[in-house]
Amino acid sequence: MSSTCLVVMGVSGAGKSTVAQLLAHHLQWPSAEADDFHPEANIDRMTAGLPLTDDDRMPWLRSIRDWSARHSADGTSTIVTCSALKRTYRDVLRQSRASVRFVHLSGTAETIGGRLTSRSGHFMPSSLLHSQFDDLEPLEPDEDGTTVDTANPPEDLVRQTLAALDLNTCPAVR
Ligand SMILES: Nc1ncnc2c1ncn2[C@@H]1O[C@H](COP(=O)(O)OP(=O)(O)OP(=O)(O)O)[C@@H](O)[C@H]1O
Ligand SMILES: O=C(O)[C@H](O)[C@@H](O)[C@H](O)[C@H](O)CO
Repeated sequence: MSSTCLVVMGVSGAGKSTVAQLLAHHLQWPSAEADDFHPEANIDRMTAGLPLTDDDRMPWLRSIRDWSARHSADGTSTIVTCSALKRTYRDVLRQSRASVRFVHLSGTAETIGGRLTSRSGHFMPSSLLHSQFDDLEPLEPDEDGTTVDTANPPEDLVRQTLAALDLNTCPAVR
């Protein structure tokens, strides 16, 4: 049975959790937050204002990949938020047995920075946003996915994503 893993990607504060929650509701697919897969050391590092390195991120990406692969084993499609900033990171996620597709929530540092500054109760400091943009490698034409402008309201982003990825016809969509 074929299954999909839809990865909602983008820099910190791009709106991944907000949009993924709505997508999961529409598609009725199990969802996960990439932040829940970070080892404590990664959270401590970011809380201290230090960007993660490739070495910090690789085991984390593999555990997200394994989560989607486990669901895929019985044909269950999934949604996961994950910054997935670099193509090599997306390559790790694509090693899942699911068909891995991406929606990139793209936006300017001004828009996203403003949201981070007014967000409270989250470990990620807004001072790390510039390092997230430094690492960001947008989806390339040969990667399965779509890019939407996060300046739009979340419900519009969901509609655009479902249409662009042809998921409106998915039997689970209500
Ligand atoms: N499309 C949107 N329009 C306006 N505000 C938004 C939109 N999407 C998210 N927000 C707000 O921006 C803030 C960041 O959103 P959210 O936590 O979903 O981002 P995130 O990408 O999951 O962040 P992180 O990677 O740091 O966990 C929240 O306060 C959220 O309410
Ligand atoms: O790749 C990364 O640097 C991390 O995934 C970060 O993006 C954070 O985990 C997240 O954005 C904080 O909420």
